[in-house]
Amino acid sequence: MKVWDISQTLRPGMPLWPGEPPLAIRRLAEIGPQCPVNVGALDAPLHAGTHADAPFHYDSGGATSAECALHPYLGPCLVIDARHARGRIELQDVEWAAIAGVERVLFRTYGQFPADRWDSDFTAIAPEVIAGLRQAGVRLVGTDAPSLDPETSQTMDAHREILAGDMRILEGLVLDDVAAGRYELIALPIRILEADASPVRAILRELPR
Ligand SMILES: Nc1ccccc1C(=O)C[C@H](N)C(=O)O
Ligand SMILES: [Zn+2]
Ligand SMILES: [Zn+2]
Repeated sequence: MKVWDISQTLRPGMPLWPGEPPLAIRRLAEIGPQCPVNVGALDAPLHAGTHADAPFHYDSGGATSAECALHPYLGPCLVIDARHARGRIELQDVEWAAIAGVERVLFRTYGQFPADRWDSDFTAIAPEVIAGLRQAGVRLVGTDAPSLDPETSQTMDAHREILAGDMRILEGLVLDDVAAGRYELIALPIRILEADASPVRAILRELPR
């Protein structure tokens, strides 16, 4: 069965949201005459790389990563090619007929994902699109951009629509090698106490035919 890894590699020096402290991997023990193992520690912002926002990120009373139910992150999904969208994915950028019966939608906005630089000019998603997806029965929205809302947003309109519909979010996906269409998504958040987001290992699998 074919599997697509749609995750970024967490690594020191990787592009992060402006102002976030750098990711570090510390070596706590190293194989040598006195030590049989290598052991490391990870220090990373919770929104580094490919991650799932928890509702607590945009709602102080919302569920944390440890509390989130997993079914939104697991099951059939539709990858939508939105490379033509400019600035924001708007209602007319989406082929709504294709969404019917789909619970998970992943948007591809990049021709080539900017793995080695931070892109402040990423393509956001209009709140009207999130509302339309919710009405169509979608439970999870994913994107290859680092956020649903523009980098400078203070109102977080798309996130607010997600909250209104109790939907879930994946950000920072890498969809370079993925054709538009239907797949099985597996992208489970880690159970982290009090976390507003969690890294995920996001993969797509061929749907059984
Ligand atoms: N680290 C931040 C600091 C300040 C404001 C936003 C962020 C984010 O990470 C945004 C994010 N990835 C999001 O969930 O939309
Ligand atoms: Zn995030
Ligand atoms: Zn977000």
